[in-house]
Amino acid sequence: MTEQNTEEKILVINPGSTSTKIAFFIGEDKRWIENIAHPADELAVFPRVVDQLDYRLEALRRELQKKGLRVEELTAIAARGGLLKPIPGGVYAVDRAMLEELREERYGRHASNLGALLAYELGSPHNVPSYIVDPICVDELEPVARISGLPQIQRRSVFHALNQKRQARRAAAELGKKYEEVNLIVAHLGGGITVGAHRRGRVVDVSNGVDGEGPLTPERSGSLPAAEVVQLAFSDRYTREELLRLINGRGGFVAYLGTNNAREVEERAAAGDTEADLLFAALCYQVAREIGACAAVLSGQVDAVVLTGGLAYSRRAVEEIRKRVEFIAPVLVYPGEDEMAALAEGVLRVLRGEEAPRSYQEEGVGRGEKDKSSGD
Ligand SMILES: Nc1ncnc2c1ncn2[C@@H]1O[C@H](COP(=O)(O)OP(=O)(O)O)[C@@H](O)[C@H]1O
Ligand SMILES: CCCC(=O)OP(=O)(O)O
Repeated sequence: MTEQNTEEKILVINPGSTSTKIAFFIGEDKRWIENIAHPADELAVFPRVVDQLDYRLEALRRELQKKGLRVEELTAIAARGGLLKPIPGGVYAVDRAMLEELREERYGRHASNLGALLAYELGSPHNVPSYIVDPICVDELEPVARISGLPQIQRRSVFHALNQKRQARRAAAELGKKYEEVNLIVAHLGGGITVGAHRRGRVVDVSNGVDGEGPLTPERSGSLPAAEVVQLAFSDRYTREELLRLINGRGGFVAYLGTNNAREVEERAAAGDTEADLLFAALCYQVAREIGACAAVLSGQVDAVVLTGGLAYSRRAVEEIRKRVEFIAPVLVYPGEDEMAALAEGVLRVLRGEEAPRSYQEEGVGRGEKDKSSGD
């Protein structure tokens, strides 16, 4: 066993679409967490997500000053990683190639793209190293999973890698095994939903959470009949941006019911709203169907099905999914997510020599396509 240094001081930065969460850890101990809100009218002036960098940086610096935390005291900064070239899971040192690609939004637009940029701007003047951990572009797909059905379109892996891998490690530990020794199906059920087939530590297939795949979600359409989408695209009813926004941001519950709050939908259903009831049931049905698909990917050799994310707090959602999938494997429920702890833990593994940091620049040639347009 390596002797553990409990004095590592880690700042965690997790940018979301309307806020930037920051937390300070000493070792595994979370000393504080803050949610810096970014009101919609303040964000509205920035044409692209990356244009928010200086604005968010200033807000972050103000918060650190309030907390009396000086950057030069830090051992490292851990940031949520965004849309980059497809790379295996792990902890990546922030490097020049990564920063350049994020600045030009080369692989798409998502708030998490700001994580590495913010960390670098804060840390580099003080020689504090920055890392990203299991970014949303983690891609461990097998070749067969990349095929879409049209050579012009390649499937790519974009999912809640950070939370899925953390909860998968937790499930493996509960089963008395290592992550690399088990097969798991993990469903992250939040504002976005992704369902992944984890084969011995690698996510060999997953429903892409931003390009319109998988189940409908509180605010995303999930997969749609392609020919109907083409009809909509050429109907003159929507601009390109509006249509992309329908798929990612204004789809799912938002499109049918005008809210992305699943708790509210569940309450409306319980109060007799039949449309809310049908939509809630449809979300659970589609998640179960995706879990079934992952069971086939894993040839039925599944040690557990894991339900996580905000919707895993809902008893109705858990029971509706469970009744359809418990024939596959035991269902483990880990509601919510703790991305801040997952980020800190990843960087601690590297600082303690338990895991080697990966180099983004040296990671193989990107297999993804350029200029993927996602919502944010
Ligand atoms: N107890 C609950 N019952 C039903 N839905 C819930 C509950 N708690 C959170 N949710 C829903 O989970 C979704 C948010 O998921 P979460 O993983 O917290 O966020 P995000 O994906 O935005 O990071 C929201 O639709 C929210 O209403
Ligand atoms: C599926 C990729 C990551 C993502 O969409 O995260 P959020 O659901 O938190 O926006």
